[in-house]
Formats: sequence, structure tokens, C-alpha cells
Amino acid sequence: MDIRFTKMQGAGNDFVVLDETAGPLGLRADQYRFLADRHFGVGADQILTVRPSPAAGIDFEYLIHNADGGEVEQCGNGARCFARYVYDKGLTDKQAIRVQTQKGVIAPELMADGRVTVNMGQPRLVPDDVPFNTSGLTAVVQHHAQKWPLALQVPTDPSTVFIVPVSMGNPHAVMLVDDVDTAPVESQGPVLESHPRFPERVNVGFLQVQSEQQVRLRVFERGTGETLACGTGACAAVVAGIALGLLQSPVDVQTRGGLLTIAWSGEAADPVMMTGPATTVFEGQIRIPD
Ligand SMILES: N[C@@H](CCC[C@H](N)C(=O)O)C(=O)O
Repeated sequence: MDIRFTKMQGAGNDFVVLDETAGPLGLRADQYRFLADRHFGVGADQILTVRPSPAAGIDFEYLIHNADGGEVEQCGNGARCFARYVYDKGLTDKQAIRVQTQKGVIAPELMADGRVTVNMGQPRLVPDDVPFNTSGLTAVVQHHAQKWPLALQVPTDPSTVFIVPVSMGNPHAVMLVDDVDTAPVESQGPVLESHPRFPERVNVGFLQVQSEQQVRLRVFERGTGETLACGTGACAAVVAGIALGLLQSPVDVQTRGGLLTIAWSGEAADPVMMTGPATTVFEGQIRIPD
């Protein structure tokens, strides 16, 4: 089967975008994996699918598949690209839309400066159920670990890490590090992604606080590996930092692929707002193996 696609990126988190407004393409997990493959397919961190409105008051349905072919609940950088795509393709003439995801409705809006702001909905801080153990941590991390909700034993080495579990519709484990450049993203990311504490697996965020309104972040994404940026990861990291009293909204999140700005009042009932870039890279057609 030959399909048309658009390649997009938001802060370097890259996507293949598919249009199913005229009907489902019926792709299987292995075909999503093929599209995401950087050697044999197009290459992407996630595949985003645009579907028609599922209900009154909603403009589109938004499906997300990770590079491993699994369908997931939410993708923040993808949401900005989704809004840019449907507007540029003439699928809507609205600059502000409401989009149904697997876990609720999000509301992206195109800004005059070319960026996109998304109301990502309410965050959820998952309650504490594991005792603390601060031994072996640097002083600054130990200080904040007193308030840290969850201690995890790293399965492959003797260290304990302290994480804040945050749901942005999809699951995140945010940990504080002194320096993202030397953080153990490659070694601890994959083992924490599949830690038994997270039966659905988890996106693992490594957060460096530079000031109350400036952080650096790297994320080892579930089903994809480390990406240049993770939008929901940035939201989760800022929610964790604000909940711990380390950050004040709005917060600039510097990722390896670009800058995202996250705003949250600190009230559980209020939504997280994310602002950042969304860019079309190229378009094409590809033959998918049957
Ligand atoms: N890149 C994303 C998140 C994509 C889904 C994630 N890997 C998961 O499995 O939950 C973002 O920008 O939020």
C-alpha cells in the first residue's frame, strides 16, 4: 500500500503525520514501526494520526503511536504539530481547536508569532507509597529528596533514585539531577522505563533546576528512547518542580532540541499550558510492506 505522509518536528521531537479524515488506513503495529524506522522507513519518534471529529464540540480525534508501534495516550510536541498540520492542510480554518485524545480533550491554539500553545489538561500527581532512602545522593538532591514522593531501586545497579510520578494523561517519572549533561539517561532511562513499579512502563525525565523559572530537561521516552524534547515530559517536570516548591510558573524548559514554556498555577484543578514551536519538514509518499 502507498500512503502519503507529512514529516514534522516540534523542538526536535519528530513525527510522521497521517491523514485519516477520509477513512482509516488500518495500519498494524509493525507498519507504524516501519514508518518510524530511521533506516528502512521515514524515521520518527512518534506517528500522529488525524481522524475526524468523534463528538459534538470536538474538532478532531488524535491518535499517537510510539516508534515501537504501541499506541499511547498523549503527546505534547505532537499536539502542537497536529494543530499546525490541520490548519495548513485546510482541514479546518480555526486557529484554536479541541482535540480528543485517548485520555481526554486538549486545546491547541496557533499563536501570532508562529508558535503553538496547548491547554494540556490537568496534571495528576500520583501519591507516595514507598519509603525514602537518601543515602548515596549529592547534598542538593538529598535536600529535595526529603520531600520526594517515591524511591525506586535501579534494577541494574545499587543506586536508589527519587522520582515524582506525574500523569499528563501518559505516565512520567521525574527525577532531579545536578547536570543533565552528565545524568545517567542512557543507563538508567531504559531500566526505569520498565521498572516493575510502572506496569504500563513510564517516560523518565531528568530535570536540572537552574533557577525558579529556568530548567534543563532530558527525557528517555517510553517506547522510543531519548528524544530531543518531550512536551508532556516538560509539563510533568514543571508540575513536579512547582509541587516541590522549586519552580514558579511560567518556566522555560531548555531541551536538547529547543525551548518550551510551561505554565501551571499549582492548583490540581487547573490545566497545564505548553507553548513551543511546530514545523513542517517535508512531505512524501511511501510504500508500506503488506
Ligand atoms: N514525545 C511526546 C510523548 C510521546 C508519548 C510517550 N513516549 C509515551 O509513551 O507516553 C511528547 O511530546 O509529549
